[in-house]
Amino acid sequence: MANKKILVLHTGGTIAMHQDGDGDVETSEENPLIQAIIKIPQNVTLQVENIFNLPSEHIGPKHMLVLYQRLLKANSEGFAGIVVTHGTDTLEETAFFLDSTLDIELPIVLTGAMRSANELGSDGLYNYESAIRVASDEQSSGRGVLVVLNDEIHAARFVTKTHTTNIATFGSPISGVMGILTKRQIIYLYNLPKRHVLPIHNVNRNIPVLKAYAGMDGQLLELLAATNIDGIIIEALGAGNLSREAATGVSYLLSRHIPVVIVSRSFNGVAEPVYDYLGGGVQLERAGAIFATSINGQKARLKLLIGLDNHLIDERLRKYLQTF
Ligand SMILES: NC(=O)C[C@H](N)C(=O)O
Repeated sequence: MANKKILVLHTGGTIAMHQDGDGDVETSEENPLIQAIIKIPQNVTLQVENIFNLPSEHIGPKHMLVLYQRLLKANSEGFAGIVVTHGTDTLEETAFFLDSTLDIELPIVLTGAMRSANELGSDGLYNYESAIRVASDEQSSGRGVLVVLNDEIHAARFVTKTHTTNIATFGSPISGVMGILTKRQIIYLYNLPKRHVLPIHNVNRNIPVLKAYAGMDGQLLELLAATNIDGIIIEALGAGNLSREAATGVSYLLSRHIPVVIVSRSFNGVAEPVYDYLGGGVQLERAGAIFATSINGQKARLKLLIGLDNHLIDERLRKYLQTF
């Protein structure tokens, strides 16, 4: 059996933490995964790098860019797969960023934990082992970035954190789970359509995400237009609708050539123009807002960042954001 080398990049998160005597969870100086005894497939060896040791709330696009650059390099270093350990709070964003920018066939697997190393029922080591299994399995190649926790494999494109504390927190509401791990097998349930990948060089853009609500007025949108924003994501109502006042605010932003991207604040489903009245999706789109069809607000923000860094504007930007 040929030897398979897996690159492991630790970035921090609960998987690298422990609880103190009061039960408060804190960062460990030494990542508990480093000394842990784990069962890895027979022909697999690990090359481990501690790239960061951060809670994932401290991770932003600048850190994602560092990971992106390391993974681009790793692609020509003879690895059979890559595992990234990460805090779960922003794990879906790092996974989506890498999935949208890396044109790499190698399996890239992100994992994390909901319970730290010394908590009862800690899930870190188990998820770490599972991620190594998935990353060293040939079936995992060419599937884009994968997220593995709790015996499930999710596609970065659709996965989201659904629960504050439950270990079964990751779900893919639109597509469903992409694969499962059993004691002896890794079973993929479907293939996704090909991803649209663009490179990234610069992440210094200011793109806030705003959530719509009943009675939203346009004031905040107009105030934002006076700041240095490069675009805005609005988590709109239902299939992508807003109050009349918010719709007027959107027109104001668009008149100042600020891209406005609409997603839904609903947890599941696809945002698309349906209603033709003031604030309805049809009129928002007619005014120039862009519907980012199948992704949530935090992912749309990264996608707009990547699109703008690739100098996409107008129709090309719209097409890119609408690509499934
Ligand atoms: N479960 C976790 O990893 C949550 C933690 N706050 C983090 O994202 O770093």
